[in-house]
Amino acid sequence: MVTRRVDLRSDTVTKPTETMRAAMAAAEVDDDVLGNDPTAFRLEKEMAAIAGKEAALFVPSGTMGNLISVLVHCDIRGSEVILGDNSHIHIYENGGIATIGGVHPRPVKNNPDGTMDIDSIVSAIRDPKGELVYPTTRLICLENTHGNTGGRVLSVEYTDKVGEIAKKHGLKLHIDGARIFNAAVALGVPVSRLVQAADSVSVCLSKGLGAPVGTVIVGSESFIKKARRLRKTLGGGMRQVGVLCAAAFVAVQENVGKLEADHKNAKFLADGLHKIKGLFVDVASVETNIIFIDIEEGSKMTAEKLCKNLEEHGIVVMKESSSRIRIVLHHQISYDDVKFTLSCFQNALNGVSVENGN
Ligand SMILES: Cc1ncc(COP(=O)(O)O)c(C=O)c1O
Ligand SMILES: C[C@@H](O)[C@H](N)C(=O)O
Repeated sequence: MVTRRVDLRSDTVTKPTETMRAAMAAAEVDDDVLGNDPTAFRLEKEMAAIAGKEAALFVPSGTMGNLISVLVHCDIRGSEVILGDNSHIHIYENGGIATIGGVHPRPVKNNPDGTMDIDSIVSAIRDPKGELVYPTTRLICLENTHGNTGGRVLSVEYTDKVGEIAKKHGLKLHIDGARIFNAAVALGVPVSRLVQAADSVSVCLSKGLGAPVGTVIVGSESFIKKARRLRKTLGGGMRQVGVLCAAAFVAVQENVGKLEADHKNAKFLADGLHKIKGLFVDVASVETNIIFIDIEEGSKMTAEKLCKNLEEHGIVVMKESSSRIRIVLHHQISYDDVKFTLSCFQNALNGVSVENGN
């Protein structure tokens, strides 16, 4: 019988802390559509300052944050956005930029480190001479950290370089910064420096920072004004949203400092898993809180079966493919949980059940 549960599916699974719940209960609120909910205003002001941008806007999800940002930048019919072929916007957001926004995606190959080759980005920019037949490139999107390559960190230098290209070609730069705080902590730089070249950033507070709900878009005053209107169009205008913003504010205050521990736990766990016969982990590529674990070729074990066996031991992970599983660390996973997880893996891999194993 499972007596302990360690949820490693994602950093989106965290539960609000007691401090967050208390802040939610005590939140000063008002109608954020008719005016400004005071707590939303306070959070937006704080996030704009952290990101070094003029303004900010609270939205319900990272998906809506990216969708609004792309649609504001690409508000003319026939617009095209250059983005990673392995990016969240391209893979996990139901093609919203096209189906809702009519924006044409121009995918460029993501490298294993989450970047796109600079030359490939430049080659993907449409030649204005071909405007009769081509879509018009208006935006470049980066993702930092990059989820589908294992939480890889894009450097300040790379981001600045892409920003220079965008500026040179009259384009805008958006960063899907769902885990931008993880990237900043891993690099040891302020978020404001890391996103300096970006015209907009979508920052999830509901991932590693542990807020129950919410993302904040940051950018110029004029960008945020357009984003606010589009948020209403998409049904994202919320009334007494301060209840949610209060928890998000606590998350920013209390949990940024815990991200480094998540990264250390990830590294320790990755190293331990790599030592287990039958598993492969590219430990060097574990830069933040995400680990991909590959089942060695020829093994009779499948990712599906391993996930099931692990769950019988109380360890919950996400299947990435038939031979790959994903683990994501967050502030509610302790070092002791990590050691417990490691202790369960060998038995789960060997198919030893909890009853027999204990
Ligand atoms: C890189 C990245 N961007 C955007 C999102 C979307 O955030 P949400 O789930 O809040 O829509 C996620 C995950 O959920 C993500 O991992
Ligand atoms: C799967 C994806 O949508 C989610 N952002 C996660 O990383 O868990």
